[in-house]
Amino acid sequence: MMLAGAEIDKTSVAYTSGSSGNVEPSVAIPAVQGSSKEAQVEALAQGLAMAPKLEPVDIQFSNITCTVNLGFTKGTKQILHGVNGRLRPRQLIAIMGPSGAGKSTLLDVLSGYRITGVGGAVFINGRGRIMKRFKKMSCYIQQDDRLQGLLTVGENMTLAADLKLPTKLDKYEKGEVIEDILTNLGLYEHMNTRGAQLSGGQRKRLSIALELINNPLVMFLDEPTTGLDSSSCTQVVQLCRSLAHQGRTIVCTVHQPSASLFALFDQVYVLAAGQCMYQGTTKNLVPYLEQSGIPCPIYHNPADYIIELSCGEYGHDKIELMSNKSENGRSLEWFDDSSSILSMEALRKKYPLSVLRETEPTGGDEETSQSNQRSVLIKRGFLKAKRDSTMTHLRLIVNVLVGIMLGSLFIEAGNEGSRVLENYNLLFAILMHHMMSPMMLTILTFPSEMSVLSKEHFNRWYSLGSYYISITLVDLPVSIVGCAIFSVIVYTMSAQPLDIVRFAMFFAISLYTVLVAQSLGLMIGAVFSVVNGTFLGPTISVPMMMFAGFGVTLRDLPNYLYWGSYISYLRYGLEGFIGAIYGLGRPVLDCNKALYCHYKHPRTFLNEVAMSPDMFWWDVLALTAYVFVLRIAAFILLKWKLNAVR
Ligand SMILES: Nc1ncnc2c1ncn2[C@@H]1O[C@H](COP(=O)(O)OP(=O)(O)OP(=O)(O)O)[C@@H](O)[C@H]1O
Repeated sequence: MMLAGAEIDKTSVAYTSGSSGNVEPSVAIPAVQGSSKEAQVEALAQGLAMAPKLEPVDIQFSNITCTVNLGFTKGTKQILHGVNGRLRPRQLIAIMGPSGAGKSTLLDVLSGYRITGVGGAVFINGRGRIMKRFKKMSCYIQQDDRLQGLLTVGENMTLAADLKLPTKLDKYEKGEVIEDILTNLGLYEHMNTRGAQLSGGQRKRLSIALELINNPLVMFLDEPTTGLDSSSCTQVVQLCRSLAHQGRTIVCTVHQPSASLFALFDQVYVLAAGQCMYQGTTKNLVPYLEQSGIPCPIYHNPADYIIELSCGEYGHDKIELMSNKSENGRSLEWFDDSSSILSMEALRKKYPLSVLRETEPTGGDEETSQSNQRSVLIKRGFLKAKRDSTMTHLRLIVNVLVGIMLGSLFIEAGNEGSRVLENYNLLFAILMHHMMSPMMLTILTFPSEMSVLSKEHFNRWYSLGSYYISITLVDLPVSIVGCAIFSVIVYTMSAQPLDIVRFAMFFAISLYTVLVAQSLGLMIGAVFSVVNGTFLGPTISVPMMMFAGFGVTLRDLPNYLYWGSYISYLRYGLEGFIGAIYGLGRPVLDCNKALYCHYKHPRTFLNEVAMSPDMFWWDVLALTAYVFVLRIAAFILLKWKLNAVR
């Protein structure tokens, strides 16, 4: 398939992973000549080479209700009031209605995204919907384009193909699928453009392209035209129309389409205040209004008129009237061939159970194995880290600068008997650094990942477990390198004992503290927004510091607060540091800078701060347990959060 009016030299495009981990086309992307918008729209109408192979899907929904909880004392609110409807195959269907009518909610329910507070039934080809099977044949593209902005169009597509197409396909076969989709969606010439640099219309088309990779039979799109100019709107709707006519059922919510855009839809479903106003073909809307006694004024866009009616601009009795006339979506009268629309029984006969065998979900929820998901996600993670070089460099630079700063402030404090308390302060300051930077970084960055995760996970790109393992592994090298650089700088500048075992102990405690802080950040970031997390993170850190045994020693902690020292991971960190620096039978310290050194004998100091140097392995054990417990807790919270938003 070639873009109309465009000349593309289609030397075979194969997608390879470069040695740097970049996912790049193995041939240069040729320039497109004469690619006008009209030509692209025309091209979009021609359809993909990859038409669905399975039987089209006829969806019926009956008595759908949706109730949300407004909070403790505010009770509940019903958004959808027992609506019914029929979404016919090979049709582009618009769900229309005024703002707040419940369009997105209905789409959420029909796609299976919303599960809480939902009543009623959805039937697929005459049989009750089995969610696992339905998710395999459908996709949901939400209003905000949840794309990987750091990756190019080609990379986004290649990674999606690696996650969604069978692993037995080689890169050339996957490349063919990608090429077909991108060419048809007018994105071929933007192959090397990063997601963040695409225009609104292109972003929307890329969102559709990504979901088209595994060729779904049913597509739900929430407001695909919002924020686009009229030409881009037409492109997107024209594209949906051609995809629908290839054998897919495509349902979009739209706000207030222009007359020409409205005419591109085959079927319309109008909602007002959670009730159905009209269901039928686009061209039957005008006769429907006429027969209802509320004819559309001449030269008035019928789409605008029915929205005005649904808003109650012509009286609330009209809403009642239309809801009754459409039987809240039960009436099929306004479909073109209403008499030939198959009943549920007829549909079951047409699609006998044996046909369903082909769509029988096997194995896990996702298309590829867990190990493939992990390796693709790890590749994507490293690619993103490389692209987001500012963040990666910033993390390393911060470690270098803070290391130099602390090293200069406490220069050569480590081997001097008169500066033991200073050195103690340094060890605590190091813990603060290892606690705050990774925790705050995770709290600030993770919530922005959530929307992409939610979309990709819902559309079965990968399991949450694979995602979680991949983000843990991808972050580890930068954390280790940053922590190692910091440790070397601060350890040598502050003249701690030059002993490889002590340094290894010091580094191990530092890294563990970083990992615990990161896990805590992940727990907070998974559940709370950036604003709430930014408040909560430092607030939780205060008791951690209070009970670390610094300032108020563990000996002086009141009995009724002693439990706090067991839950403060900084206590284990500080005790571990003390063990590394002053344990292992450290000999008497130099006393060159003062006449009297009170802490010349490390034992005196250890006694005074009430810390035992022999606890090092217990401290390591406690920090290991902390990392595991917090990581598992963060995973459970993440899973809960993904379901709670539904
Ligand atoms: N989780 C929720 N809690 C409380 N109210 C909700 C919730 N979700 C939706 N609503 C309310 O339900 C109504 C319908 O919302 P919905 O987003 O489905 O409307 P819409 O027709 O898609 O509107 P728009 O076109 O403006 O996006 C709105 O009044 C909205 O405030």
